[in-house]
Formats: sequence, structure tokens, C-alpha cells
Amino acid sequence: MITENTVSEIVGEINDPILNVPIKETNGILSVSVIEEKNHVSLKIAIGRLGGQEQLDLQIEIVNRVKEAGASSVGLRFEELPQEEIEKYRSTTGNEFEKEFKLGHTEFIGIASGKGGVGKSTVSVNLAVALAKAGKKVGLIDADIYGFSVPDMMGITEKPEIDGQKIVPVKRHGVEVISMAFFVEENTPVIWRGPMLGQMLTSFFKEVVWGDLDYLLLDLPPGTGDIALDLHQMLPTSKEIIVTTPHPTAAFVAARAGAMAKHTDHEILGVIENMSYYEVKETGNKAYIFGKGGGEKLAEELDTPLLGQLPIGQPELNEEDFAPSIYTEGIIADEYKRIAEEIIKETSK
Ligand SMILES: Nc1ncnc2c1ncn2[C@@H]1O[C@H](COP(=O)(O)OP(=O)(O)OP(=O)(O)O)[C@@H](O)[C@H]1O
Repeated sequence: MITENTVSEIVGEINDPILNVPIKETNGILSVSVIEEKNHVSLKIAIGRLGGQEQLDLQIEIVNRVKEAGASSVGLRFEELPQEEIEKYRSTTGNEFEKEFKLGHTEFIGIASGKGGVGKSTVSVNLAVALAKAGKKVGLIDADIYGFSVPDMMGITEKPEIDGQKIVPVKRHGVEVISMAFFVEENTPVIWRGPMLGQMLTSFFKEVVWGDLDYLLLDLPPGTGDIALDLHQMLPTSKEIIVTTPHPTAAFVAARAGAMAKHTDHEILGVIENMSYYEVKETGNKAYIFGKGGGEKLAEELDTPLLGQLPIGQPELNEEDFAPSIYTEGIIADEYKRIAEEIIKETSK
């Protein structure tokens, strides 16, 4: 006959899948009762977030373990933990990542967008390069699991070297780069889930020899889904830049990414508007092909500066140093330089 104590012990050892700490530590067991004549266990559990795949996995794990321990049937209900409890563990999980890595002054900057295709990766790589050109030590993590575009954009074809247990980032244009793409076999579809992503990111902090960085930029997955939320939560002290295009509806979607940053207590450094206009070479006139005003509106809404407006342009192709999406000169490169200086000023306050 299974007892309430046994059930509490078993379930208490299982990790809260969102907060990654044993359920007993979060006081997540709300009630346990055993109906002796039916050998039925009834449980109420609180976890960090309801409704995800994690909850389904946890449900299976709990039912299996309690049945293995002797119950004939298990009834299970879930609730969300109180916000204070969630915050407590969110910051400790996050701090673990950052503690491992942090060498005192490294500034984490996540580059986020409301949707794909607005140029978030392009902005991430060019900003990283511009910061490096300004004399800063810069790392870039390509965490956009919907398309690992950073290696291609930077012209990286090699894989990082492994030095004993450590991974040495690939250095390109003065930036230390690590991409999930380095560790995923080509053409293998990967189904990413919170815990897997978390492990990958943890390894990026623990097992990569970053050196003493001034800035670590993260190209975040677009959107405001679970995956994006997980990544935001993993880096509690990270600051964020939101990328949008000038169309008002794009800015509206980007506002959700901004809201998510605020929800996870991240300071928003500013908004970057990409593909703002096309400059007609002959006349110098600006054509606002994708609309106008979105970046400004978003910055106002999020109460943050509009860091810059990048025109539509063709990246130069350099034969020797093939890097298809890096702007090395011209108005776009100048604008990145200006934005980098702005960021340096903002973050050294
Ligand atoms: N200012 C620009 N002028 C011209 N083309 C640009 C500009 N910015 C980005 N692009 C192009 O737009 C496309 C999308 O850019 P990018 O991959 O950076 O977007 P993204 O927001 O990171 O998208 P995803 O999240 O889907 O990867 C790329 O082909 C890129 O070269």
C-alpha cells in the first residue's frame, strides 16, 4: 500500500521542468491524498508555467513513478506557482549561467524581434563587428534556432576547435562566434525544447573559452513563443535591443517582444529600425519602401531610445574575405558605427 509520504518523496525529487529545481524546493506539492480501498493517488502540483510540452512530459513522469511505487491509478491536477516563487528560481537558474561565465564586466545583449525576416541576424552580426571595430572584445552567440544564419552571414565555413574539454569560438571580423549550427548535423531536423536549449546554452557558457569579453551578443529566436521566453529567462541580467522594420504593423508585432523583455525584467537598450528607406544614389532622395515611423513609434511605446535607422542596401562582397552580410563601408556601415558608439555610451553609464 502506497502512502502519502512516499508519494511526496517521489514527486518531490522530480525537477520542476520550467525552473529546473526539485519540486520539493519550490513547495510545488500542493496536496497528496491516497484512497486506500482503490489504491488511488490524487495529486495537485504547482509548476513554473502551465500548458507547455514540459507539463505533458512531467505528467507522464509523475504518473509512471507513482505507479512504479505501487499505486493502481493516479489523478493529477496542475496549477501555476505563485509569481514570487517563480521569480526566486528564475533568477537562480539564470545566475548559474551567468556566474559560470561572468568575468566581472561582460555585458550581455540579446537581439530580439517580434517576427522573423526583419533583419535581426543581420543587425546582430554587423553590430558585433562594429563593436569590435570600436576596440571592444566581442562574442556572438547565434541562438536563433529557426535558422542559424550567423555563420553564413559572417562567411564562416570552419567548425570551432576543441581544446581538451573546451570549445574555442571561431574568430571572424574580430568577433568570437559560437553558433548552434556548429553542433547540429547538416540536414538534421531538430526539435528544440526548453531543456535542450537550456543545456546547449549552458554549454556555451561553461565549455566555451570566451576570454575576457566586453560584450556578448545573443541573436535570439524571433517571436514571443515558449522558446524565446525560455532564452529570455535564462539570462536575467541581459539587456535587449529590439529590431523592427518601419511598417506600423511590424512595430506592433515587435512591441510584443518588447513586452516580453520587460516581463522578464530586461532593460531595453533601444530599438533599431532596419530597412528604413532606400537612398536613391543619383538624387540622394529617400524612398520609404516599407513604410515609415514604425521604429519611432515602438521606441516611444517602450520608452526607450531609437538607436538607429538602417537603410536598405546591398552588402559588399569581398573576394578574399567572403562575408556576404557584413557592411564594411558606406552609409550602412556608418550607421552601425554610430549605433555601436551609442551602445558603448549607454552601457558604460
Ligand atoms: N538593411 C538591409 N538591406 C537589405 N537587405 C537586408 C537588410 N537587412 C537584412 N536584409 C536581408 O533580409 C533578409 C532577412 O534578414 P535576417 O536573416 O537578418 O532576418 P532575421 O530577422 O534574422 O530573420 P530570421 O529570424 O528569420 O532569421 C536577409 O536576406 C538579409 O540579407
